[in-house]
Amino acid sequence: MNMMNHREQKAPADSGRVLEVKNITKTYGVGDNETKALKGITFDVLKGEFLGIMGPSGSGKTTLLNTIATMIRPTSGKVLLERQELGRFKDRELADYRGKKIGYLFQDFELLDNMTAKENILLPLSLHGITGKAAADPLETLARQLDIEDVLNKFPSQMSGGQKQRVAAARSLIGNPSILLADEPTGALDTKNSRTLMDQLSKINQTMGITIMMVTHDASAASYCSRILFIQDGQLFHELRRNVESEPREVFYERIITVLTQLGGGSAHVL
Ligand SMILES: Nc1ncnc2c1ncn2[C@@H]1O[C@H](COP(=O)(O)OP(=O)(O)OP(=O)(O)O)[C@@H](O)[C@H]1O
Repeated sequence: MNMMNHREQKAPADSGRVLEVKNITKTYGVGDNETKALKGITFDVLKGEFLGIMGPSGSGKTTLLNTIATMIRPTSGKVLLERQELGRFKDRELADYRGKKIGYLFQDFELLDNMTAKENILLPLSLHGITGKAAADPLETLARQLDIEDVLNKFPSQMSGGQKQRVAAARSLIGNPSILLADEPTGALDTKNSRTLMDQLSKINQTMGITIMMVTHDASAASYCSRILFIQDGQLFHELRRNVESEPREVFYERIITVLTQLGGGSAHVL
């Protein structure tokens, strides 16, 4: 069963496409060990969208996200970020481009233990030689938006899981990336901290216009999105769209659960 309506994937001709994913495939291994993780996936992401990626375990979600993050090279197909084809960059150029254009938020925070929250957040800027007011201003804004002003001088071992993830979110956003990629950002958080993080990311998406693409198993986290792509067995299976201004999150959540039931994956966490 494939519920995907291919006409739904097309972006309006005049829209600002941040990301274009064109027929990407990814095969791991060879012979008996071969796994076709992605079997030809095509979609666009528009500026300011909050896109969710859902699907059963092993369906290819992380492979898709990491291909876009340029951590994995696709077997075939193209990824364009702001109309630049990522596959054309040489390794060093690619690392530089990725550092400037892509923010990445991991499930398990990935903070450096020997640095304070502030030092962790500022690291992507200091690597590009950005210091002084140009660093202090976005730090202050993000610390306020993510409610981490009180922990800026603490080390990761002195912070709660929720605080660590909000610090990691600030670090992923400090360089004002073209797109924020998030892989199960609420996966290690309890319900209350998940909701806090999602409320904050959603506000940052709406007020700062940051484009977000988030892989999640959690229907509650996904209900903050403006669009969700469902993947099954390495292919697009279905798409849901939400008008964030007119459709309450609770109603969208029920629609997500209906698709997940058909897909046979995901978890219905407390809304
Ligand atoms: N490095 C790798 N080498 C070989 N096979 C891999 C590798 N990474 C992933 N796979 C396989 O590719 C398929 C897709 O994996 P992927 O991690 O993208 O799925 P996923 O949807 O993110 O799963 P989950 O929800 O469990 O994290 C799986 O069958 C997996 O076993």
